[in-house]
Amino acid sequence: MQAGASRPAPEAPPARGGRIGVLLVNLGTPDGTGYWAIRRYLSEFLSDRRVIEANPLWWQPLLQGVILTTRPFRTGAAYRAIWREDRNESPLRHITRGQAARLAAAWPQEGTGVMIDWAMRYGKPSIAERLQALVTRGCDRVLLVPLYPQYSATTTASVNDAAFRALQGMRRQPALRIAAPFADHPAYIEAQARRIRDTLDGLTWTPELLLGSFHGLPQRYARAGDPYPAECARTMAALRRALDRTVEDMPIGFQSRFGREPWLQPCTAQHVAALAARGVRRLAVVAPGFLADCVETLEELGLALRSSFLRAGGERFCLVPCLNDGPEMTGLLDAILRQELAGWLAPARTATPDPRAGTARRSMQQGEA
Ligand SMILES: C=CC1=C(C)c2cc3[nH]c(cc4nc(cc5[nH]c(cc1n2)c(C)c5CCC(=O)O)C(CCC(=O)O)=C4C)c(C)c3C=C
Ligand SMILES: [Fe+2]
Ligand SMILES: [Fe+2]
Repeated sequence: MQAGASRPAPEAPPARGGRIGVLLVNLGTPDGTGYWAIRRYLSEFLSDRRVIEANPLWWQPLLQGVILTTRPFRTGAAYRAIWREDRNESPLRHITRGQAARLAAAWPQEGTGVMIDWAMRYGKPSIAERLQALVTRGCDRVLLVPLYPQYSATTTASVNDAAFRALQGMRRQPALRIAAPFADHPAYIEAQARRIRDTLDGLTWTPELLLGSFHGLPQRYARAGDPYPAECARTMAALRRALDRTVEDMPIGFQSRFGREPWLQPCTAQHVAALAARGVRRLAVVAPGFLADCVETLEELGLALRSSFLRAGGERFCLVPCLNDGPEMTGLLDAILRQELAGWLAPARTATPDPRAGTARRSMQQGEA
């Protein structure tokens, strides 16, 4: 080329599509109920330093030795008790997929290019895999929605860490937003309150008490600043207001102690034993911290707690189902999306919270390449 002749500009990189991705993330779950599937899942979960705040020099030998040799038998039995063989996957994964599908069907997407996807913090599908899939499909903006109403470093922060680790490997990263926790968000409280009312209205008996049970945490984490217990208390206070109940007829409990150190109190199982000893005969339990039924709700509350209450003299027991993939959950996710996507969507898209308004669909579900 002669001096002075103008060079053609280097070809501009192809446009990325400018789409918005939404990634719903829940905790994670094993691929099966056999020893090795459970062991792999527990190993990943309990190696997360957000979950187990201990020096790996002593924790890893203990975990890989005694704990992962014995715990998978107990955990596997719990998963087997709730596993639906016809689905060949855990309830948590099945329901999370359904939540994403319902949201994609309800979200008014014509022209917005919003793609809804889902992932698991531990196990499959991983956050890294689904984030990459959204980017590959043209998403240059992604909203991450940890499916935990109450913030905890053990859950919410762990999801966020995994998302940022996935971004570390990308040359061209999408912009990332993280949905705020929603412990007393009106849409969440209204959805839970409606679920509770509908369930209790369907009973032929009236519970004397409605216990709200949350997953527990070592007290040490709360002392170090994890706001989780305060977030659970805010949820309970808002639910009591919505249901016109008191601390006495709607107490709180924490389930699922792991290890020897003290966990949050009161412990759900001990509290229920004390209620039965006190003469309570008709009990309902709700688990507002879980947005999808899982081994914690179906087995620990629905099977184990139920039978210990009945053995201790209780006569009636009801577990309120989680929001799962019902219309209340779709409405809640819709409200979260409208709030968190503000500024990324045209204002009209974020104004009217009507989850059933959508017709045209431009969403991506897993498997749709
Ligand atoms: C130190 C251990 C654990 C902490 C801290 C912890 C916090 C925590 N977990 C959830 C939600 C879920 N946990 C689930 C299962 C589960 N949790 C632990 C341990 C800790 N959790 C274990 C070992 C297990 C596996 C089952 C068992 O062996 O007992 C689940 C269910 C997943 C499923 O597939 O069904 C959920 C959901 C929260 C919200 C939380 C802290 C706030
Ligand atoms: Fe847990
Ligand atoms: Fe548990």
